[in-house]
Amino acid sequence: MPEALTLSNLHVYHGEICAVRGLDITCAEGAVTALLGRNGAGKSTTLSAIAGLNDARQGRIDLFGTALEGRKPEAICRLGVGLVPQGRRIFPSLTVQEHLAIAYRPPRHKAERVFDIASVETLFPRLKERRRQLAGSMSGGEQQMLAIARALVTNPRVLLLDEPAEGLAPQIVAEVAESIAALKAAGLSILLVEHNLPLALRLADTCVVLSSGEVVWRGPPQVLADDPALMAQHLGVH
Ligand SMILES: Nc1ncnc2c1ncn2[C@@H]1O[C@H](COP(=O)(O)OP(=O)(O)OP(=O)(O)O)[C@@H](O)[C@H]1O
Repeated sequence: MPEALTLSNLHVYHGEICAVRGLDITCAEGAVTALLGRNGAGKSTTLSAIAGLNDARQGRIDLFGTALEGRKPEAICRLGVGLVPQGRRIFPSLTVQEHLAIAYRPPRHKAERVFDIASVETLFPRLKERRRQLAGSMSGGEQQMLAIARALVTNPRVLLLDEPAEGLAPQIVAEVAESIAALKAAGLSILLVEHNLPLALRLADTCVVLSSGEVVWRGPPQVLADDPALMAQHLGVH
């Protein structure tokens, strides 16, 4: 499979703190790559750097061969990176429809699939029912669906998902997981950060485990799931 996203020797700092040190990660086109690790391992910092919200101090970020590092977040979004941030970051006083209309961008690349308001409403029927509802009055699960839909209507070539299951009831986690599986089946390239390991292992084609800003393991989800010592050491699972 061709490479959708490549991080090469990526270093990212918060002030003087080096949060990501020398990452080399490749995300294959059409695959789900799960970025795993304990709290503070550097997962969100990595996604923020790809989206241009944190500057890469050193290294390269390539989207289908186009260098992203040093570009502004809007430019990175236009080039085809969609971020679903941790905590959703929806606007409470805007309706569902307003979120989607503001975010919508037709694809600028030759797209196999086009996400518009109608297609994300098909993916998330609850959003269709709540078109005119203020986002602040929706449940956490509905807000998460909106955050994913908002990123999708920018027609990304790579979708970055930062803890999409965080704080959601099991039934809603199952619905969100189904939607992510549908996006994967549609061929979207996804980089997924998720603490819910059963979910991440089920969706992922490949896993990358971070510790203190460095890659400590990479490989297929089944190999990780079958290695309790590895899970305990780097993911705190016993
Ligand atoms: N805005 C910030 N200012 C200073 N340090 C930060 C900031 N954001 C993150 N850090 C530090 O950078 C390191 C990596 O944090 P990051 O949020 O990327 O980890 P994470 O793996 O996403 O953790 P979590 O699973 O808890 O979300 C941590 O040591 C964290 O304290």
